[in-house]
Amino acid sequence: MIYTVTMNPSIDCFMELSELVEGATNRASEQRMVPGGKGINVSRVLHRFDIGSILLGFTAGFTGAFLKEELTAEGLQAHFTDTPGMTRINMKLKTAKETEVNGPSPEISQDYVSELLRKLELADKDDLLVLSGSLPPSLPADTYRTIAEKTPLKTVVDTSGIPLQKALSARPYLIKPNIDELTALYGQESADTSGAVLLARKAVADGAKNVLVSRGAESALLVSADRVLEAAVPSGTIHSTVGAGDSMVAGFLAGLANGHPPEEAFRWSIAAGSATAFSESLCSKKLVEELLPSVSVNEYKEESV
Ligand SMILES: Nc1ncnc2c1ncn2[C@@H]1O[C@H](COP(=O)(O)OP(=O)(O)OP(=O)(O)O)[C@@H](O)[C@H]1O
Ligand SMILES: O=P(O)(O)OC[C@@]1(O)O[C@H](CO)[C@@H](O)[C@@H]1O
Repeated sequence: MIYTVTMNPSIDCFMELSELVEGATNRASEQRMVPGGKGINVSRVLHRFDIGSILLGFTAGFTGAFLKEELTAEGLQAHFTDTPGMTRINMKLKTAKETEVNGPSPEISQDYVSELLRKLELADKDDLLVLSGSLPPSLPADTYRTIAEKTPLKTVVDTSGIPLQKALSARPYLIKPNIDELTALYGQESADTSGAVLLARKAVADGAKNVLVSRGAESALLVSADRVLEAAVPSGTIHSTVGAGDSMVAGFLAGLANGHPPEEAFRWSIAAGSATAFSESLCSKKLVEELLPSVSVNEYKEESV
């Protein structure tokens, strides 16, 4: 079983408008509200691949109730813990560009993390744990590390900044930084492909078993102690990149769950990320399957590192 943890979920409110004028009343032509938060997106994509997961994390208020209702109606196992406050609303504004305004998290006390750990005691040692998204600011920055260390489960961590840096020492099976998150982790402004490989290798040296680096339309890398793989990303028309990174995590896990080796799971990951970027919402299995043949993975040339 796969457990996804979304400590700071959201309702994602997508609005389309011709332009966004600061300081004016802007009117949207389209509006759509969907469950959001990185772990939730991973579970929703896994479900499209017919892979079950248990969704953990914290929900609050009527927005939290909406989230649980929607996810349950979709056939997902939403086992969230209710907390005081209100699950946030994240605005996703689509003009010619994508602008996001993510709401603040409710205050979550340490007691709720203890309750989450109790729920994880029911997991089997062969289960997989996905810890995704921002941490509520009321929790310590090492919360993911603490959770990863307290469970015997293979762990995937998809977060950024200090929570990511701290999680490395818990030796996660996989981390999935985008290029900005990876460079920020090591205090750099930017990195080209060889720079990204160097930084991903540092993350491996610091504890990650596999580092899946997304670089938007440019390429993606899968770096582990013994090899570096590079994949070209399919080209297509972008509708919304919200959840593209989460779809990569889900695609990778779906590939593994279907018995494929990591290099093939990497292809699934790119196909799922791009399928989401080319869709209005999260990817369909059909589009992922259509894109798969166009994703090629190669060993990264060592001499150019
Ligand atoms: N312009 C693009 N063309 C094709 N695929 C894309 C494009 N942008 C993103 N993708 C797909 O989405 C994946 C994730 O993209 P990105 O590097 O932006 O990750 P991210 O920042 O984690 O995403 P998110 O927006 O979910 O936070 C890429 O590896 C690729 O498969
Ligand atoms: O604020 P966080 O936790 O970093 O990111 C939350 C979020 O932007 O990430 C998902 C896409 O990856 C969205 O569904 C959600 O709104």
